[in-house]
Amino acid sequence: MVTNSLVSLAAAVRSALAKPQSLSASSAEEQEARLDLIDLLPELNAVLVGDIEYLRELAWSAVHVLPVAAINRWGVAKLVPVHGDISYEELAKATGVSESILRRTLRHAMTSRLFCERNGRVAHTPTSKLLVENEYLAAFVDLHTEVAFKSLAHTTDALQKWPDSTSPREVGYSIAVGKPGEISVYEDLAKDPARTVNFGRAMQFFSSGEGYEVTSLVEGYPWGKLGKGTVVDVGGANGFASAAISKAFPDLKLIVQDIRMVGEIKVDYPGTNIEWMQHDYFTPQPVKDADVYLYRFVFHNQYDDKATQTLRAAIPALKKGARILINDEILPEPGKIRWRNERAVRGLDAIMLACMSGHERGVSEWEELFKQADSRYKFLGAAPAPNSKMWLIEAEWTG
Ligand SMILES: C[S@@+](CC[C@H](N)C(=O)[O-])C[C@H]1O[C@@H](n2cnc3c(N)ncnc32)[C@H](O)[C@@H]1O
Repeated sequence: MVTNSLVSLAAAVRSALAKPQSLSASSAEEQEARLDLIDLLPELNAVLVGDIEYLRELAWSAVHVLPVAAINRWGVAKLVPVHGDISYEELAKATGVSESILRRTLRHAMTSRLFCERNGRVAHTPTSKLLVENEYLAAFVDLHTEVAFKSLAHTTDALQKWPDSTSPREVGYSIAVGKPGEISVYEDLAKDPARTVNFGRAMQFFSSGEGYEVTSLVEGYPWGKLGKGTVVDVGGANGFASAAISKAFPDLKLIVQDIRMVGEIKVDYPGTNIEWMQHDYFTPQPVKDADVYLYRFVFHNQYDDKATQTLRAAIPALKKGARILINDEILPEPGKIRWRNERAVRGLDAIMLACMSGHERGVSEWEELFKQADSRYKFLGAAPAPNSKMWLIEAEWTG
């Protein structure tokens, strides 16, 4: 009986995959089924391989990031013709990597749908081609392999060396780059304008992912009520969130602030009303009397001592009734949301720990943060943005 169900299950999956377009969801019911399947398949895999094999695979799963990191570091994607192929020998010459290492690395990558071999030559797959066609995705891969992957590998060492540290320098990243305790990720990235630009693009890419779209921020907050008001986008990177708000609400004035406001990070968004300003959010906020101070994906970079410092630095600028609006994720209670979503937010929480001593927060922790910062902040609440994994967390300055 079990054998029969396995045989028919395998046949059903094979036949569905033979027509991949039939797997895209069109109705709400299909979308639910799609999300159910995304959660069920890893569970099914675990059951099929058994507990021992499951744990073995889990323990060594990071090994499959290595070829991705190498491809990124060696710039392989752009060297492989988009419509054609290239020999290992030519690719080795172009990258400066030995042919044998290159072949081993790429054949490993091929098991993850990156590149394929045609008559012994290397060609793109639809997945690897994305690294050439989408510079925002390429920037995301660069950030995650050159910053997060390295930091994660050194995090248990960092936690042993600096238990309970809240410093963004005392993390896996500083050990990974050979400057233990001496440099934070942002300090390191700021040294190189190209990495600064890349970081902005990586953030923009992250916010194009399912459930992270900036449209939920645009549609989920009553921006229209602010009329010709002013919104300060603190830690706004390359301003993509402000650009989306400004396009939808052209009467608003948006001011994008970031510590790394080197020339290159500024992007020209035609038809928007955006000003740019270099500002360190730990120092007093220079833009006084704005209506909303927006912090998107900023506070999860910080431990609570730094987060309260940031909230206090805003105070000199706040008029009575001004709002602090946070657009971030919320850490759920275990098992209360879809497995894939919980895994994503807990993964992000781990990246914050590894790279910056930051963390994701639950609703009560957000409320507590405002309380700790200043009793004149009135916590207005936290609510999920529409059709999103992101939340809107708001407080009012009561003066
Ligand atoms: C995780 S990114 C979020 C970017 C953007 N708000 C988004 O939604 O993707 C955090 C941003 O804070 C900026 N940042 C870091 N330290 C800062 C500081 N001390 N003052 C101002 N901005 C800072 C970084 O440069 C980065 O652009």
